[in-house]
Amino acid sequence: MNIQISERPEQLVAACAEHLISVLAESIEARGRARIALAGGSTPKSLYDHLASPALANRIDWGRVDCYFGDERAVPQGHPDSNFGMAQRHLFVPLGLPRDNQFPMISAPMGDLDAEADRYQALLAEWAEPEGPVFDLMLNGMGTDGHFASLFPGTPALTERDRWVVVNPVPQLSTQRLTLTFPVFERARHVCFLTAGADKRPAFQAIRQPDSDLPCAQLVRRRPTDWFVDRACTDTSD
Ligand SMILES: O=C1O[C@H](COP(=O)(O)O)[C@@H](O)[C@H](O)[C@H]1O
Repeated sequence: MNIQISERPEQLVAACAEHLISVLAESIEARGRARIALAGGSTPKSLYDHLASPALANRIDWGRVDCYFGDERAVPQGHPDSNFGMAQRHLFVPLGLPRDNQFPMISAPMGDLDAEADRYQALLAEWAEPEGPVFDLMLNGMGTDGHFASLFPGTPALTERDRWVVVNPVPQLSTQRLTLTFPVFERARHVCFLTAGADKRPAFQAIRQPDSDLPCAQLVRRRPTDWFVDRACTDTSD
């Protein structure tokens, strides 16, 4: 677990953006294209705004970046809660990212959730290795309950080993979500987390305990992860 602590929100976003640009540039250099799985929620908005700003937008050839999603809410693309909708407003439209480079989990119009999961699984299978898809970078947030993507504590998707995309019932939110599964996060070339705020501090402490079974803790024990966190999220011993 590689942790980079920033004192101020702008520094946090800048540090994560530099990491993302460097990983994507390296992937384009090595393989001609890069594949990223984006996160939703509130935290990445300012990261997306920063990446699309005139100062950074031309640092990489976004025409060679394919943007997928790590999870999605069970809402149409135009809904305010849609992870795709947020990325579209804050990253894709400002960058002028070609539609062919955008891979939303929910189609327009929205289909049945199981069918959407099957469609996304098939989309990944178009370029996956036999053992599964290998993303160059998977960007995540961490919820106050230690979830990432839509892998929430105690939910069935946590133990999924066969499928790469599932519909995950989330009883604590009285909803269902689409999410990529652990095998995909385990195989990615790079996995990073952008986490900010004092409300995330208890979870950030908890996931570093050796006996924690929170979803983020499970991933951290299985593979290297890069964490971009602010001072408010860390404790004084960090
Ligand atoms: O529900 C979600 O939450 C996580 C964490 O979001 P944050 O705004 O608290 O950082 C996010 O990564 C995920 O994509 C989203 O659907």
